[in-house]
Amino acid sequence: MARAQRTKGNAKQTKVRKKSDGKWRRDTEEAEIARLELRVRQECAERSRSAAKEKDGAQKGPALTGRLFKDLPISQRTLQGLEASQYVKMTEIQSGAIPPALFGRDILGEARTGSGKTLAFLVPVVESLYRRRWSKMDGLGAAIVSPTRELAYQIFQVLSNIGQGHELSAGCIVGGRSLEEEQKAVSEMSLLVATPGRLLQHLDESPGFDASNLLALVIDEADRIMDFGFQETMHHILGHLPSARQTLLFSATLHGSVHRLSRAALRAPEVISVHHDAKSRTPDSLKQTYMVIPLEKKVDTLFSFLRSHSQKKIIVFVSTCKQVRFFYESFHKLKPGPAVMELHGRQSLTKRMLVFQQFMERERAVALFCTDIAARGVDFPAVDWVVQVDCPDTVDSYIHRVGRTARYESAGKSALFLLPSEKDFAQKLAKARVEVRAIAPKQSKVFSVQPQLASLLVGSGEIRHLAQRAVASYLRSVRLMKDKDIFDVQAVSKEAFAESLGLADVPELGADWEADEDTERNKLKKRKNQSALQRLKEKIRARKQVKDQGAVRKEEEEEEERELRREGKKKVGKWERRQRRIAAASAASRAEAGLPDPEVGDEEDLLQPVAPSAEAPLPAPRANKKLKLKDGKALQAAGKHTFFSKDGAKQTSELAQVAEELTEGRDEGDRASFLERVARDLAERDTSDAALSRARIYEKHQKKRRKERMARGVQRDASDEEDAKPPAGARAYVERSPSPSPSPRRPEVKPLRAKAPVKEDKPKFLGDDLGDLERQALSKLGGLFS
Ligand SMILES: Nc1ncnc2c1ncn2[C@@H]1O[C@H](COP(=O)(O)OP(=O)(O)OP(=O)(O)O)[C@@H](O)[C@H]1O
Repeated sequence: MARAQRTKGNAKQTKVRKKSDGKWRRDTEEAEIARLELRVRQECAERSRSAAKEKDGAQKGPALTGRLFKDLPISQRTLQGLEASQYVKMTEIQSGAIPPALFGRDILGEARTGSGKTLAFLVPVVESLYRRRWSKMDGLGAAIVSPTRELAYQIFQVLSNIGQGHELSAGCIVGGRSLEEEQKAVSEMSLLVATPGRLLQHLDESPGFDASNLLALVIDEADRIMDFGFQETMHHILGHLPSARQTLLFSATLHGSVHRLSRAALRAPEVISVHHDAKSRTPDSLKQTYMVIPLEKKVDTLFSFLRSHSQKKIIVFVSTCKQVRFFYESFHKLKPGPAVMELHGRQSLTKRMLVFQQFMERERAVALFCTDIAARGVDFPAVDWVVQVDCPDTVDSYIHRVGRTARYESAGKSALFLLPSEKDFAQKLAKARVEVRAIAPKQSKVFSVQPQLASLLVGSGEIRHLAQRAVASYLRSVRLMKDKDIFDVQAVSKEAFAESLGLADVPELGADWEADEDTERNKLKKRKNQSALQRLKEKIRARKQVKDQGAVRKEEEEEEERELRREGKKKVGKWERRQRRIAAASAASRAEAGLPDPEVGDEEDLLQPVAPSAEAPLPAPRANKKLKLKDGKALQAAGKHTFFSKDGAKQTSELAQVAEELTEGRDEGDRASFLERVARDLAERDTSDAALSRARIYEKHQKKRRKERMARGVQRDASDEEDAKPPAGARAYVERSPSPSPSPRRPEVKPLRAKAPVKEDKPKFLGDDLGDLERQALSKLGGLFS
């Protein structure tokens, strides 16, 4: 009994202590926030600080300044996270961008690869949420958009490190996982790192996901986002977000389309351009070289290079994923020296993450064959060499590829293989302030791997097939390059190239290839006789054509069909072709989607220079329209109403697909009655379900919050008023005085933690009988008819 009383007494004491600890912590936090607010106003208000140019002489790192993170008006929690990750001094972009970003200004940041842009946006974003005492009840507070899954994952890792002391719920959402699983979790997140397609998918489809209070949006690698064809997606995302937000846009290169995005997304931004007046656009510690090598000698040169650098950590870029597959499989067998790995967009998300992690962890003696999927933002440690076996499509792509080495304080080297017809690319680099030195391989050291390849191909039908596809896909990639001053498919000797890969003959390229080649030849002849003005006009016309993508799309479809025929597969159906066309419309969506169905999409197309025309204005933000039916016909069902499937790939309206599937081999009467039924039901329930549900959940959160506060006897203060109103912008927030009122109790929060990638579901196909078909169609339409 006495013991029981003592226990009871202890429990009471613990409770009191916990309560007083909590109060003490809250008071300390309140006081810290008040101090930080004051300091931010005093120290960060000054405009146009621009990036700190002063370098710390003691540091060998080119990008470090003498400014310390601990001198910034940032919280102890963030400081501890930074220190734990060994971040003490700021780089130039950090010292330039963090203070105005802390103040709440929009930022347009440009700095070289590997210069520390990630922290330049993570620190202010985390601080902004902390100073606002953001909780999961407030909805989404900040979103960081990144072009690729790998980069999103990497940003999330840095966030987890520097944010370890904060009680913030944060998540990383990328395509290729089950949407349903994510839906519940995202509605409780305060901070999300996401790829654009996936973020839009949640904004469109997740009822509890509330971004109407968003404080800050970060667009990282903005140029890549635009190059991937995400501009429309970005514009729709912007349409979902409150305009009174802070936006931070970062890129290693700022070109035309990024400026268009920045005009749409930023308000009076602070432009922090660290290296734009530097002698070189690439890091000083990067030694860059190029070699002019005939196509048929590339494989030998690469093999010899790997043999002579067998202990190095190397990234090898090629144009297409079929080339990656070929190089990986053949070099895996021929063993040039370093271990070989492959990374490309046709791998599943799980596989990609695994390779990504393994290559990160390897310190030396490894060569990663990859497409441009690994070209931007990815921070592999200690890469010694970047080898570009195929010429990149643009100077910007070149800069991003070589930026995978010589990161932060480390040195690195790069080698670019140019065909004799591509020699002018070196001049383009020079004009763009990229210093590349010409070198040549010592012929005596070049090992001819062709005989080994030939015998390998004789023994392995699979590798022979890969070699054939590699030849075809490379030639196709050269033909589709926009810069015709550099890329000339006519100058390529197909026979010699095929032979160099160990093939006896040039693989079948299709009947239309010859016809297209004739056209190409004529075009080239014409170009030679043209004036500069005429050439410019041609260029503009060509760009417009690329924008239409019609020709490219047709070619891709035909090539895909030819390939299927060669492989003895049946002719693809209309629905499937349509899916491919839609998937091809956004190379980026595919990169994000993980391509669970190997027949849908082709990663190499993702890497084609399909950047939209520089003149094209951004489309107007989309209103959240619902798909409607009239007289049994789906309005806007021709692919205009776009949303995303489970695997993240863009799809047309599912109703349109269902209707289309029904037209194939279905009785007219059945179809008409089915559509009528669908029309009737939709007409009955034609309300904005998602919006309503979102509003309901938002209201529920607000109610719960108010209740909590009432229960604690907290008076309705200014911040409660704000809750009821549309969200205040970050700028307004940092400029107002800190509230003297006691803060509300912090609700239960999740620690920063990444969600493990989940294997995507297999696509489901419609059943055979109409009942089955209807049931599935109805469930596809969001359970409206249950
Ligand atoms: N202040 C710092 N102190 C020490 N290391 C830093 C600092 N800032 C960044 N780094 C390190 O420098 C490397 C490059 O940083 P980060 O990935 O942010 O560069 P980036 O500018 O985003 O590059 P990219 O344009 O290629 O994406 C990372 O390994 C990071 O940990």
